[in-house]
Amino acid sequence: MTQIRGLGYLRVQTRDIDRWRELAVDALGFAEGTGPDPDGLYLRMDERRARLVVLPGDSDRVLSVGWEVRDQFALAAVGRAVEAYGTAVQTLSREEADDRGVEAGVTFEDPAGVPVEVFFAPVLDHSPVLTGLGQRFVTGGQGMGHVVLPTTAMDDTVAFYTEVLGFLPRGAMRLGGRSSGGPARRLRFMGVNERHHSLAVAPAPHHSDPGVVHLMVEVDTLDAVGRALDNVRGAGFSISSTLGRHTNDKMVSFYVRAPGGWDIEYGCEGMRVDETHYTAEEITADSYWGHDWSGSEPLAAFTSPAGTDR
Ligand SMILES: Cc1ccc(O)c(O)c1CC[C@@H]1C(=O)CC[C@]2(C)C(=O)CC[C@@H]12
Ligand SMILES: [Fe+2]
Repeated sequence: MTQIRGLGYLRVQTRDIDRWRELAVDALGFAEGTGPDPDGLYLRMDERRARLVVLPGDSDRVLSVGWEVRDQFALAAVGRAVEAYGTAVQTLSREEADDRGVEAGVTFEDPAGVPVEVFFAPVLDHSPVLTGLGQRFVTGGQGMGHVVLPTTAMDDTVAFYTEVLGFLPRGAMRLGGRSSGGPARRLRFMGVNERHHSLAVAPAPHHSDPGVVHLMVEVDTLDAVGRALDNVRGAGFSISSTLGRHTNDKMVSFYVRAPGGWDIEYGCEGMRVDETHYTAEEITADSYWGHDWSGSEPLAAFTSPAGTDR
């Protein structure tokens, strides 16, 4: 049984914090909070102090993916499981925990080299969450949303999240058709709560920044998704995928390219999984309609450094 309750937070660094603010606050309607770094962007979605933290840096990359557990006992159990697997686990220092607004946490690398943090007891900010589109973000028991991570070690990464951290398989999608030869490559979805997937992992030919494919956040109305889409287009952001409805989590979403070469997926109407009846399925199309990726700027992890891939 998994100890992980949901995606808690995502911390990234960027060379262009001003453009990030234009995207997240002005266009997507995240509420801006404050945090320890006066130059950082602390984005609120709910009563948490911050869910998405964007810090100034000299490159664009993921700093940590934060997974939430119930309490100190669950945190200790996760730490033991990861160490038993042979992965070094470090406890967040007092200062690091304060920085993240959590009581305590641990950190380790997943097999793809992504910095993972597991924490409990986030610090709340009880002031009203003044979102820019009047929307509510769907969080609570479903966590912050989902992340898709690229990995050059697909089997190890899936084994780590499922067998060590206890994520539940929530289906897959074959990539590249049958022509590629060798074993089928699949995008694999995993969940820890009613949200269909809190994590997906995608096979990538090589390791590179930013180390994340996309972050999905869910809002409560289609109108908010539509307004966000108008806003990002008006502000000159690149639309990686048009609006569409996914076949697995039933979400209606679009994808916008964030500074740093990864996407924010912004959607609504995601389904809720009832584990009493759920079985993992393989989808054969990413969407019922829409989700035209043809205008997408390439992601570094899926193109060779020489630009010779596909
Ligand atoms: C297939 C799917 C279902 C639900 C999701 O939330 C979701 O993000 C996806 C995958 C979207 C996926 C992607 O993010 C990177 C580029 C991908 C692999 C494609 O080329 C098609 C599907 C795309
Ligand atoms: Fe997604």
